[in-house]
Order: sequence, then structure tokens, then C-alpha cells
Amino acid sequence: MSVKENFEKAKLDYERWGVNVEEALEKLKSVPISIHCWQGDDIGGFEVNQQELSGGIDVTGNYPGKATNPEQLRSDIEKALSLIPGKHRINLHAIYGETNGEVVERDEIKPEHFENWVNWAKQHGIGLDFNPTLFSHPKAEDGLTLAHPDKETRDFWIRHCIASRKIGEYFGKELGTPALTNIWIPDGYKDIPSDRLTPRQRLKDSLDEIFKEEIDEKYNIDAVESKLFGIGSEAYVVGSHEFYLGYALKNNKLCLLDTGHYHPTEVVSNKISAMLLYSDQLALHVSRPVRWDSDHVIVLDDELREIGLEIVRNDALDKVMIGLDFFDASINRVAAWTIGTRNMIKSLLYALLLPNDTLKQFQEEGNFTDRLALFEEFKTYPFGAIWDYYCEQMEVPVKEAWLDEVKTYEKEVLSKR
Ligand SMILES: C[C@H](O)[C@H](O)[C@@H](O)C(=O)CO
Ligand SMILES: [Mn+2]
Repeated sequence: MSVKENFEKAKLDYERWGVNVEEALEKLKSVPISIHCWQGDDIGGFEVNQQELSGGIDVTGNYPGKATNPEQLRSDIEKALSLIPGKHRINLHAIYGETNGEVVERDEIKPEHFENWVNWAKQHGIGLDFNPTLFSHPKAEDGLTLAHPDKETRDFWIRHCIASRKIGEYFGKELGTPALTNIWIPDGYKDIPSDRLTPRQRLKDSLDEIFKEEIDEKYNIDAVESKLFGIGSEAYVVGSHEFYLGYALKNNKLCLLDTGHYHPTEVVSNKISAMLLYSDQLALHVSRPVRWDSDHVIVLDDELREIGLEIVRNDALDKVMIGLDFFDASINRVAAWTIGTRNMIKSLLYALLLPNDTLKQFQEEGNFTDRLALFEEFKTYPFGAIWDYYCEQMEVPVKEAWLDEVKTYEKEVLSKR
């Protein structure tokens, strides 16, 4: 049977429960996933005076072929985009600027250093998102940046964040879609602090300074990303969830929830509905923490499906800005992007294909038997046939056919680096 014939047959199963499959596919097409560029080069970046990765994050593995310059990185992203259905966005860090061999300090980065990225994004009709980089730098060596006790150090990072928002604004103006500029800092302590308040007070003041200048949200949207712990900040992280939740609500900023930044059994899927009652939008870094914030490539597991469900059934596809944040250097990096991003999209499709209204009604009626029965039966509905058809429609490889393309690319391009 052809992909289309399989689809037509599968569609009937879903339609019996009132699911409009064509409508689901149309909706899915309009959802951009912000794909993080840093999977392609193990968060190295292109600074002339490149430093070792720091900030309590780590990339393990040494699979050959990583991108070592912007052209290679863009070419690898293009390859991945050609294997992922839909129109997506690319998320950059400040260390991915291009400065023509010149050392440009982080507090002096300018839109012009990202001109090539913007031209490339225009060529591909995609949006760009941005992140200041407050790690892998001598001024962040002791693990403190915006909360640093030393004013000069703090001011340096404040200027970096201000410069980053301007770059976000530039992306938004040039590309006609607002950039999400997300601030994540590593600040914290390895051991039990004697004062938790003072660093948080300093972080709050630094953020106030960074956001002093209003930037039109048509061009740039600010987000702040919390964390629970990192390597070297096991006992205390200044920018905790409660810290940023409060800050974001009070200052009309977006909270960015990274799925690896909570206690091992604490799930982001359960936070989405609660937070959307109090803020119009929120942002995600979807990652897969294996026992810690390990940033494994996301798989279609229960939590990823639950995240998709929470976004879809709460009608929040345009309220939750979905970004990815994983980095695995032990496998082909183009494959890592492809697997992870296809999984994110699959989770949304899975959610769009559930009879969500019926399931909600069961719950309201106290009919928990039917609720559980349907949840479980739908797990073996012919979801794959709908997904395959979507891929075919979007002109990307069906099933694992994309893997052959990655292998060819590895043979012809990556292995020659
Ligand atoms: C490189 C990313 O910005 C970084 O991973 C950050 O988002 C994070 O999640 C740190 O743990
Ligand atoms: Mn993150």
C-alpha cells in the first residue's frame, strides 16, 4: 500500500472519534520549532579567542565531522532542515557571530557580526532567535556573571546582554518575525551558601538594568531561563525557577522552562497550564535529562508526548514558543538534530490526533475508566501512517529514509573535514 493509501485508512480510525486529521496537519504546518545551532559544533562557537566550554554544562563524545566554521554549520543545518517537515527557526548564541578574524569582546558584539546569519535566514525564509553567552569566557571563570560581587564584572555582562537584545531586535526587524532573546546564566555555588539573598538581589538589579530600554516586541521578545543546578553549582543556583517566575510575571518577560532544569521527577508538562493562567506566553527548551541535566537528544517518551498534549489541548500552539536544547557529540550531529526535531513535531501531531474534547468531557463527568481506556488505545492507533503522509506532503523523507541521506552527507561532506 502507498503512503497515501495507508493514510486514508488510518484517517478513518481517527475520524470515528471526531478527529479532523486534515485540520490537524494544517495546524502542525504552522508551528515553528526553534532549532538550536549549538548541537552542530558542541557549543564551540566562532569567537577568534575561543575558550573551553564552561558554565557547568558539558558535551561528551567526539563523533567526527563537527562544524568548525559558520559555512559548515549553516550547511549542516540546511541538511537537517531538508529532513525535517515544516518551516522552523534557528536559535543562535552570541558566540556564533562572525568578526572577520578580529577579536570582538562580548560587550561589543553588534548586529553586523550576525549579518551573514540574517542573509542566510532570509534566503531560507526562516526566523532567528538569540541568546547572550554568559559562559566559556575568562570573566565567567568563577561561575558568576550577572550576580557577581564585583561590579565591573557584572557591568561587563550587563553590557553583553544589552548588546544581545539589540541583535535580537535586528533579527526581528530584518526577518519580519520577533526574535526570542533568552538569558541563561550559570551563576551559583558548589557548596551551601551563607547568603542566598544577596546574589539574587544583584541578579534582579542586573536584569532591571538590561531591560531598562524598551524594545518593541514586534522585533524582540525577552525570556529568562532558570536552572536547578549545574556542574559546580550543585548547592545553589541564583536564577532558580521561583526567582525567574517572579521576575517574569512582575516585569512582563517570558519564563523559559528547560525540561532538564528541574528535580528528576518534576515535569515541565505539568507547569504549562498553571503558568499560562498568569502569562500570555512562555518558552521551552526541550531537552532529555538522563538522571541529570545531561541534554540527551529528545526521544518520543511519555514526557515529550505530555508536553505536546499540554500545548495542543490548551490551545497554546501560539503561546508556547518551542525551542530545543540538547547536544550529543557521540552520534552524527545532523542525525541528532533530525531525530530530536522530528520527535518534537511527532509529539505535537500525536496530541493533535487525540480526541481531546471527548477526553476532557470524560474527566468532567468523572468517567476515568473511559479516559484511561482511550489514552491507552490511542497509543496503538495508526499514528505512523499519518506521520508518514505528513512527511511525504512536506517533501521530506518518509520513515527512516532520512538516515541514508545523512549517511551520504557524512561520506561526502562530514568525513572530509
Ligand atoms: C547552551 C544553552 O544556552 C544552555 O544549554 C542553556 O540554555 C542551558 O540549558 C544551560 O543548562
Ligand atoms: Mn536550556
